[in-house]
Amino acid sequence: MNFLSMIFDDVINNPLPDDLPEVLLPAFSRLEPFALLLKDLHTKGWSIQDDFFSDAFTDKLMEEVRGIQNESMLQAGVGRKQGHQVVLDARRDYIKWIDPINETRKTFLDEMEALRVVLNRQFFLGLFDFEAHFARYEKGAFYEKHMDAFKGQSNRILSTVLYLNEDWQEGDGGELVIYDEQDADRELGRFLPKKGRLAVFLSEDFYHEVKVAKRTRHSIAGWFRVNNTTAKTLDPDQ
Ligand SMILES: O=C(O)CCC(=O)C(=O)O
Ligand SMILES: [Fe+2]
Repeated sequence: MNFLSMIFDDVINNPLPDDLPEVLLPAFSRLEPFALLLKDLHTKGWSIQDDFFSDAFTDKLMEEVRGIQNESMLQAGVGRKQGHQVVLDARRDYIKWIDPINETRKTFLDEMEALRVVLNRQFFLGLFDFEAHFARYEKGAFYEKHMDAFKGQSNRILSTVLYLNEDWQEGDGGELVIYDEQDADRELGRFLPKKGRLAVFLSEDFYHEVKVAKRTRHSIAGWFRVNNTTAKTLDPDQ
């Protein structure tokens, strides 16, 4: 039983009205992946959807990340800003946080914002914001099995990964592996980082890993977060 299905058992018995997502998300070209995403999140806590964004838009995002040199990206470390350290045995990608500095990046953030609103309406998650970065895995790079958030220690609720790679083949490696929330040794599936594919999963529930990429692999990893700000501590971003 995942978090969503435990709390919102009744949603499953009330199928989505067909017109709801289109009304709320005019920019998402197709209804099907969107409706399936909501259904999967409710029943399983994770989902993989192809063609979530149009090819044309995904191409634009790819152009953005392609234009960024490794030198102006961060070599990703494990952990947040405090105690940030680069642990090369665990992770070897380059990242660049996404700000709305141009039309393409702004549109992406706006779309995910629209998704946040729908997720809150559908699941009452109280998601407060969305943060995301481009990621580049050069040939040989990987990210060992990990969890994006630990219960009660993070404000990351839902993880998202949008893949940008044209013509990614079986032999190119770089699969996302998702593990069973009950049995972290059991694989639920392996997914190639194909252009337009979106992976979404509950950040505190699913171990996952990125297998060694045999060619350069580009993606956008993002997190819907709750706001844990209290009177004593200001919630740090990123
Ligand atoms: O790129 C992927 O498939 C997953 C990346 C990931 O797990 C992360 O950035 O936390
Ligand atoms: Fe992750």
